[in-house]
This record gives sequence, structure tokens and C-alpha cells, in this order.
Amino acid sequence: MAEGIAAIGECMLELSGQAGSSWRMGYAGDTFNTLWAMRALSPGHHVDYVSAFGDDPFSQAQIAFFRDHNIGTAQSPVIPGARPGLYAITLTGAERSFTYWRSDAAARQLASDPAKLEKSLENRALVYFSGITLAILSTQARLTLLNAIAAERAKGCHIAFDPNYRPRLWADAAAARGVIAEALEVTDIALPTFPDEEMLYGDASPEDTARRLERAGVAEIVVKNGDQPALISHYEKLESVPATHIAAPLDTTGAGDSFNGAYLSARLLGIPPAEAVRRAHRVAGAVVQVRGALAPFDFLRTAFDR
Ligand SMILES: O=C(O)C(=O)C[C@H](O)[C@H](O)COP(=O)(O)O
Repeated sequence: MAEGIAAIGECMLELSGQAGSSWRMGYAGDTFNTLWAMRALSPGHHVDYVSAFGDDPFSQAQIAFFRDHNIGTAQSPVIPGARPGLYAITLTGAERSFTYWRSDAAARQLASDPAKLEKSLENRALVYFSGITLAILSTQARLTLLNAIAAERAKGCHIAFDPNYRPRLWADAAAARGVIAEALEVTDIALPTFPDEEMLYGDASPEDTARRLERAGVAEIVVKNGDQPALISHYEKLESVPATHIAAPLDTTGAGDSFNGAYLSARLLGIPPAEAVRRAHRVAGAVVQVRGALAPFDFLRTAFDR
């Protein structure tokens, strides 16, 4: 039985917590943040982060960090001379913005060996990727990745996708729309964020986003909207679920990604979409109370089970 979970993308070095005099270094990246939550909340599953890594001390420490938390790297290549990307979080209140140093990161070569990539995605219950995963790849590498995902999907694996639009990673909005349309063709569960979709497509409401993704053929959609209700479309039936109110958020980095990890973990447990969203809101509410994208596993589990 296919029991594995794989997330595909780029995990960077993360600098967080600039409120004090020194920065704290961690590891984060949208798809990794989601997998982190799944590692905490899906204990019965083997989980792998599928990427490409360098061979410098920071890459080695990153892989060791994964291993210490029981996160594998499947057949991800290690590229001699390459190194990880880096980003820093700037906070305005609790709202995050990012500065990146990532244009030559090892992860850009995650599809450099198509046979290894296919092998990395084998025997999965769920494969997760995002618009950021696609934005960092060349046209050829994107094609290799989408073909590998489609092949695994044809064997019965569920594919989850967050468009996670980051304008700076794309040549222009039309390029992003074109590639995201291709990704939606192989997507079973789409987890967009309304302000991103509003920016990229001009959607007037979360309902507009949900209906547009239904027309693209996606059966299960959750449109996140920060501290506003999330909108579920499950086989075209809409349902709105209020968010968890957090009185004093500290850092919103990773909230959407952790929401995704909790939602997908709940769905793998057979929990219906509305209850899965309630749990996901609680987990996202926990993550905004810590600095950086990752919260401790116990903290995530308590929020998920409460
Ligand atoms: O921007 C990127 O490329 C990253 O991966 C950095 C961050 O860890 C996530 O973007 C956080 O994502 P949110 O859950 O939307 O706060």
C-alpha cells in the first residue's frame, strides 16, 4: 500500500526574529513548512522532502536537521559545489515580508535527474508541491517535474498544490498563470490563498477563486484568507469555515503552509473537509505565535487534536 508522503521544492536557510539584536537561523521554505506539519501530524506515514542539495556545511547541516526529525530526502541529488538559498523575515507588526538570496540555490536542480525524481515520488499516498516549486525551475525542469507528478497520479496517488504566488520569482504574471494552469491539470486538492489569487487573477471574492479552480477541473479546493473564513469547494459544494482568532500574533510566516499540512494530514486520516479546515485553522493559529516558519511538533499536535 502506498503510504509515503512527499513534498517537492526548496528549503532555504531562514533568518528570523530581527526584533532583538541577533538573527536566529533556521530552515524553511513553503513546501518544507507544509511537510514539517505533516511530519508532526501524520505519524503513520514515511515522509520525504524531494529537492536538490549542495555539499557545503550548511547543506549538510540542513540534511542532518531533516534526518533528526525523521524526514528523508528520497533520491534527491546532492550537487557538488552547490549550496542552499537564504531568506530573511522582516516584520511589520506580525505581518511578514521576505528578502531572498536564492537565485543560484541547489534546489533549482531538483529535476536534473528525471529517473531519480520519478523514483523519489514512487509509492506515495500524497505528493505536495507549489507555485514556488515551479517558479524556481527552468521550462524543461518544470516539464520533467509535471510529467513525474502525472505518472504518480496515474497510479492513484493524490496530488495537492498551493499556487503560492510570489511575483518576484516570475518573469511576469502571464508566465505564472500559464504554468499554474498546467499544475492544476494534475491537481486533486488545491490550497490557494485569496489575496494571492486576487493579485494574479483579479478574483473579486474567495467564491470567484473557488469557481475558477472548479472550472480548471479541481475536485477539492480550500481558499484560505488569513484571519477571514476559509472557503471549501468539495465536488462543487461550497462551505465557509471561520478562522481561529489569535489575540496577539507574533509572526505570520508559515501560517498558510502549516494550514496546508494540517488540512492534508486530517484528510489522510479520513476527516471530512470542514473539520479538517477547523483543525488547520487551529494549527495556523499556533504557528503565528512563534517566530519563523516552523513550530515545535508538540505545539502543532496539541493545536490539531484539541
Ligand atoms: O517565500 C518563500 O519562497 C518561502 O518559502 C519562505 C516562507 O517560508 C514561506 O513562503 C512562508 O509562507 P506563508 O505560509 O505564506 O507565510
